[in-house]
Amino acid sequence: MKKLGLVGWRGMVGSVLMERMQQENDFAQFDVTFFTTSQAGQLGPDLAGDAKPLLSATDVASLAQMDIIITCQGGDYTKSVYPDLRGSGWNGFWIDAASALRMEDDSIIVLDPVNKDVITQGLEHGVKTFVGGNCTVSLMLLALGGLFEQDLIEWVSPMTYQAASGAGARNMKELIAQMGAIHQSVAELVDDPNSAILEIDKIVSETIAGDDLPTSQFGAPLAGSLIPWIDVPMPSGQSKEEWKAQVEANKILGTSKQPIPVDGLCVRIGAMRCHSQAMTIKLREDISVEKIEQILAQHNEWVKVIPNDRAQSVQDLSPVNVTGTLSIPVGRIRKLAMGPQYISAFTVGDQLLWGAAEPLRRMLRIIESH
Ligand SMILES: NC(=O)C1=CN([C@@H]2O[C@H](COP(=O)(O)OP(=O)(O)OC[C@H]3O[C@@H](n4cnc5c(N)ncnc54)[C@H](OP(=O)(O)O)[C@@H]3O)[C@@H](O)[C@H]2O)C=CC1
Ligand SMILES: N[C@@H](CC(=O)OP(=O)(O)O)C(=O)O
Repeated sequence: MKKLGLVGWRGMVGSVLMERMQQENDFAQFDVTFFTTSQAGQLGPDLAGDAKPLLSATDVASLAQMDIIITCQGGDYTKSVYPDLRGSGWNGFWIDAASALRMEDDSIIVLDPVNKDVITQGLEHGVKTFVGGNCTVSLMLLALGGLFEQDLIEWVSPMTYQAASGAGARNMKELIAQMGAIHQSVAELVDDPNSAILEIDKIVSETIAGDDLPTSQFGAPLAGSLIPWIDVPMPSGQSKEEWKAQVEANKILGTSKQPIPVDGLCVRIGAMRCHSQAMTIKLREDISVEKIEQILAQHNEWVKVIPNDRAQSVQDLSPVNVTGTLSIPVGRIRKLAMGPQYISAFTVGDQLLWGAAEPLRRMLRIIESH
């Protein structure tokens, strides 16, 4: 049985990973040790009546005992520990949720329904570092996997609607607090059937713009509003989140030498944990919508093509119905006025499941069975 070390297991991404590993009985396949950056010596999770003390996640000697380490602790942790661990001669498998090592030459970005061949070749060539992709990138590739696989996409412009969870647990709480503050400011007027909507709107606008609205995490109001910038600026004028789309998608697809352009704007909205994306796609040839839907539906078992119908779109392409599931609905597929090779598509995905934890969990199983 391989020795597996888990770091970052009690954070938001880590907790979703733990939940999925329990559902899929993954823990039974490994000899598991839990690490922590802040609670060394305290008892770890009790998986089967065998809770053991947590080891320090910064102790390279303890980490080096593991065959596989999976971390959801974040990029700063990776940057502080990984070089020393590899420097010590450790040649185990490192599986990481953070972006720090994604674009390194000796790492592979994992999304096995899309790049199982790249992963398998990597394992055969001795690659030992596997990193989960950016959430929007992974969710887009699962939705459009069929078209990418058949090299039918000339370029794609994803315009995103990203949930609060992508910014972290504290941000999710801040969004809820903002919603609460807004409601509180007009609760009585909302309940009064005779109240004037413009009066309500005025108070709500003042509350959203006011100094008392909690904004310490996002730095701006999100409830009743949106934030058209995610992550730091890049010299290209893109935000870093936007920059990741093309470089990561092409690395996953193995097309970095002749990259497919993937570029659009990333926007934070007041959803909880599902990212949505509206995509404009230029196809390499004129293909019927029916054929496109067929190609998409056949690619993987999680993608679900939703007909371009009002009621079904409202029902199935909604974060409300996707949250907490591995389903990747894609719909609103139609030809655009720009010409027969231009189509639209809209997709939704849980950014903590397929967007973060699930590719890592599956990578663990691939290593175990290799
Ligand atoms: N959020 C996201 O959508 C995505 C995040 N990622 C990556 O994963 C990393 C971790 O993200 P995320 O899970 O959101 O981070 P969290 O802030 O939820 O957790 C990170 C760590 O904080 C420590 N911690 C301190 N106090 C608490 C507490 N009260 N409850 C739980 N944990 C606590 C834990 O470490 P310890 O036990 O050692 O104290 C935990 O592992 C990110 O930095 C990013 O690199 C990747 C894809 C998506
Ligand atoms: N940046 C993403 C979440 C995330 O953690 O992305 P990455 O894994 O690329 O750092 C968001 O805000 O929605």
